[in-house]
Amino acid sequence: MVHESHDDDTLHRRGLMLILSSPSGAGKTTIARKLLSEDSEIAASVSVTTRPMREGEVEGVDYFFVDQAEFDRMVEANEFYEWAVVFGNCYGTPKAHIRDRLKAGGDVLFDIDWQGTQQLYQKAQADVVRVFILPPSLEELRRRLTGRGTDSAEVIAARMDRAQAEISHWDGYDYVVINDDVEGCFDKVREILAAERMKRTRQTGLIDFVRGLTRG
Ligand SMILES: Nc1ncnc2c1ncn2[C@@H]1O[C@H](COP(=O)(O)OP(=O)(O)OP(=O)(O)O)[C@@H](O)[C@H]1O
Ligand SMILES: Nc1nc2c(ncn2[C@@H]2O[C@H](COP(=O)(O)O)[C@@H](O)[C@H]2O)c(=O)[nH]1
Repeated sequence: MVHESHDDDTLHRRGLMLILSSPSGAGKTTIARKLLSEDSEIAASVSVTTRPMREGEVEGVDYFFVDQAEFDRMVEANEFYEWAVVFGNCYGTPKAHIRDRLKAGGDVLFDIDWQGTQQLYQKAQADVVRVFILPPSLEELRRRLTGRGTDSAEVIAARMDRAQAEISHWDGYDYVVINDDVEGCFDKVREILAAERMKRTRQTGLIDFVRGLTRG
């Protein structure tokens, strides 16, 4: 539940920004969807992209799909927290809704690459939790990209070519989880989220609560 007010409960906390990144095909979208369906306290940041829509994707759920002119307009109008070019397409995190949700104590989940992670971290360090998902091997990564059946052989080759460069950014993350099996990986991400939610610095009303306990 997202808390709308701080009047009725001393132990509310600020929302956090959970970033999931990985080389393409390692499984972050799979983990993200599972988390969103099982945890009502976290909502997705829906990115804007110039990439063509894949079969099965839904406008406003997976992405907001726009043309290059509209993306450029949004950049000019400062409507993104961060944006980057990934695999030749533009992707950006729109500001709309995110700030309000965090203020109300709701968490936000970001499926973005390492460039976006660095930009968000520079803007909101204390609120950001960075998780990097690795495939168990490069062979398995190729199998997943092929098995997904959404990309041409050319696109898959480009994603495989870029995988090692992306993996080289692993040390820019707070946590690294190997996605060997979906359930095991999901459990680890959920445990990270549970612990991060309990951090002393996120519990905005804790200082008053402790004062109450120690008074007199
Ligand atoms: N642990 C796993 N074992 C086997 N297959 C998996 C596992 N995790 C995900 N997959 C499958 O691998 C494929 C790629 O997963 P997914 O689309 O979640 O990757 P992604 O990291 O979000 O990729 P992209 O960055 O391109 O969006 C999907 O078909 C998914 O079902
Ligand atoms: N910096 C950003 N990266 C983003 C954003 N939205 C998605 N992404 C990353 O792009 C690649 C490719 O995604 P795909 O859906 O086309 O396969 C992947 O690494 C995403 O994490 C964003 O807003 N900013």
